[in-house]
Amino acid sequence: MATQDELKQQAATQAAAMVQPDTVLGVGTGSTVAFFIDALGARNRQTPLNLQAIVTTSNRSRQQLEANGFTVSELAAVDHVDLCIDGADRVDHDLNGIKGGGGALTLEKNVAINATHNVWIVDQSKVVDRLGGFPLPVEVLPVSCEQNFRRFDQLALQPQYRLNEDGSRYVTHYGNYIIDLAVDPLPIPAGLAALLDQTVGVVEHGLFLNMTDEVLIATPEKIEHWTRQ
Ligand SMILES: O=C(CO)[C@H](O)[C@H](O)COP(=O)(O)O
Repeated sequence: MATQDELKQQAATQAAAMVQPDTVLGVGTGSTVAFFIDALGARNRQTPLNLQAIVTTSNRSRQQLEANGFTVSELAAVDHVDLCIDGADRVDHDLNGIKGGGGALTLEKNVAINATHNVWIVDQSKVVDRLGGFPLPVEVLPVSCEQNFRRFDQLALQPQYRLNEDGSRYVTHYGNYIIDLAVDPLPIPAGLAALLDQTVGVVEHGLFLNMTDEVLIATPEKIEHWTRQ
């Protein structure tokens, strides 16, 4: 029986084969994406892909891409992204997901929304009938974080500040905090997404609805390939 890491690697390797030469590539964050970056690096060393540009969503992925010989650009420096490959924390059968377990949700959503084609790579443990079972990250501005924390509490969303191992508050790439919400399961994802979108002081949230075009799901038997209808 394949381990979870072997399943992640299988999905990642298949995604690396989807990258077309001479294109602009977006690369996400996480352990599954880490397998993707290594697979892409190996492919590129064998036959150079001559990518126009690569943008990524975290310093971690940037360092790994650079270690694999790629030059990484800022999102603002490219005029389009052809394909974005990213992981996900949960995905439902409508190809909606929760992302941001690694705290990179704001840049992940910005790259995804600007990509012509989005592909998520996951192992079967990420698939759910209804979104939930994973803390929903909400990136908030420090200036109004306490007010928003109380608002989420009043809405019974069980807010928790994300913390570092030493107990200090986790600070995002953009100097903000993350409040994780307990949604298990989430009855109306679009309703909560709309509420968060309209909340002043919320920078971004981890509900990625109608955003991905394809999901590669590694199971012990095969890699399932879901596409948006
Ligand atoms: O959204 C993300 C990071 O913010 C990741 O894509 C998500 O957490 C999946 O990670 P992994 O592949 O390690 O399970």
